[in-house]
Amino acid sequence: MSLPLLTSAPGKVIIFGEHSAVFNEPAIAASVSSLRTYLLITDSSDKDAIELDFPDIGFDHKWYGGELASVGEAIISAALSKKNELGEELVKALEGPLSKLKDNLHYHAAFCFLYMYLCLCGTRTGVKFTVKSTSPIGAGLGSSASIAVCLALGMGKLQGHIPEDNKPLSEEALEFVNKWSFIGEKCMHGTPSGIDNAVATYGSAVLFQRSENGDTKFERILDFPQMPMILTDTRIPRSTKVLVSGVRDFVTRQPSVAQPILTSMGHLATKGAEIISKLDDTNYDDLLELVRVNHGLLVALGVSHPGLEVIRSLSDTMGIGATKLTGAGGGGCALTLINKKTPPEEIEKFKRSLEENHKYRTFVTGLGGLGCCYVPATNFAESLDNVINLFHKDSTREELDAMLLPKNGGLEWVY
Ligand SMILES: Nc1ncnc2c1ncn2[C@@H]1O[C@H](COP(=O)(O)OP(=O)(O)OP(=O)(O)O)[C@@H](O)[C@H]1O
Ligand SMILES: C[C@@](O)(CCO)CC(=O)[O-]
Ligand SMILES: [Mg+2]
Repeated sequence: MSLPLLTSAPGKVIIFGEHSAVFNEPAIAASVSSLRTYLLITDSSDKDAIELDFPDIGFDHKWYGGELASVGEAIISAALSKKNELGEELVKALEGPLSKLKDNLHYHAAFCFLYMYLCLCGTRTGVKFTVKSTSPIGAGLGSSASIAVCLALGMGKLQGHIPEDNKPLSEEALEFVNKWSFIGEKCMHGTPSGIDNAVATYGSAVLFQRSENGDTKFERILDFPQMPMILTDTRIPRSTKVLVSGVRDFVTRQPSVAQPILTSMGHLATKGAEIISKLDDTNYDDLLELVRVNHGLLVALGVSHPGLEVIRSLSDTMGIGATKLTGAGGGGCALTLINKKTPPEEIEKFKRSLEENHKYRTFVTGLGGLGCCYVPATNFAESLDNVINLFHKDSTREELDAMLLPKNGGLEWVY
């Protein structure tokens, strides 16, 4: 594929079933198409280097062929032969090239990148990968899955695993992206269910379930109903990997207590899918009730946070709707489903209180919409300098949206 190449993937909210999804219970996630991650692949000025530039997390790094020489063909083909887990030899071989990275964000982003790159592009050098997100990072809106999807699509196109044409993405191409972004998620947080990368790949919404053997299946919900919802980012940092591992530890220590909670979450997600499939004024309050119950079960699993309870308590006190954490919890984001007939001024008062008294950030956004997509070199050759500049300065979300947001910005995205 000729360079430069742009790829993008949306963030997501989990409506019902986070954490229980890891234990093979059904879950529902919807893409947030206006909060996205963007990847720009260009030729590197250093032809012997594989270059990363992740300005959102203050990380840029170069690896040279020599540093990766220990990763031989046999190690890569062993990794490629794995179905649902990482190749142990490749994981071990990457310890050296990653050993200098002490920052957790940097380490996990680089591990995900290098693992996928070596499997999909070998030790090809002279390329540079730059990533920018308008989605908050590490906040429960699927930023790790979004970057993994951007990388899977970009590397797939770069190396010809996905046809190097300018055509819409085939089902095979989407399956490739979903599979390899799932591998990327495993690098970033150990034991993902696969729901985040599925919804970032396909967009719209998914009713998802993982099987005992690690396979995943999902039904796409194409006409996901728009619901009056506020997303609130507590800006409290947390790590999905740590939270998911904490729940696994609880389930291992207290199976008779934890398993009924997970099972109830699964029933709740199934019930929620039924309601969403025929959502109207007669069953909307049933959905609010499921949001309230799901949050209570997540509190029981130990993945809420006092900062999230501030949002839940305020929405309860003001009686404007039901709040649940979304994503792995422990901080990050919550969603508040608004009661019908809530006066707009009450919604503004709710948002203002969170922003002014707690310095939270609120988003009012539609759900569903475009999944992963790309812009081939021919579609942005004349605006390349502007795009490169956008990726290399402290661009605001508005500046990125103005030029890059699919169906809104100035570029012709293929999907
Ligand atoms: N724009 C970005 N630039 C570089 N790294 C990123 C970017 N976005 C996400 N990441 C990587 O993803 C990691 C965050 O993943 P994590 O799973 O903890 O949070 P999340 O995906 O936002 O939340 P959740 O998994 O609950 O939806 C970061 O540590 C970083 O390694
Ligand atoms: C917490 C979790 O259920 C969702 C994170 O967005 C983890 C996963 O399913 O991979
Ligand atoms: Mg994640």
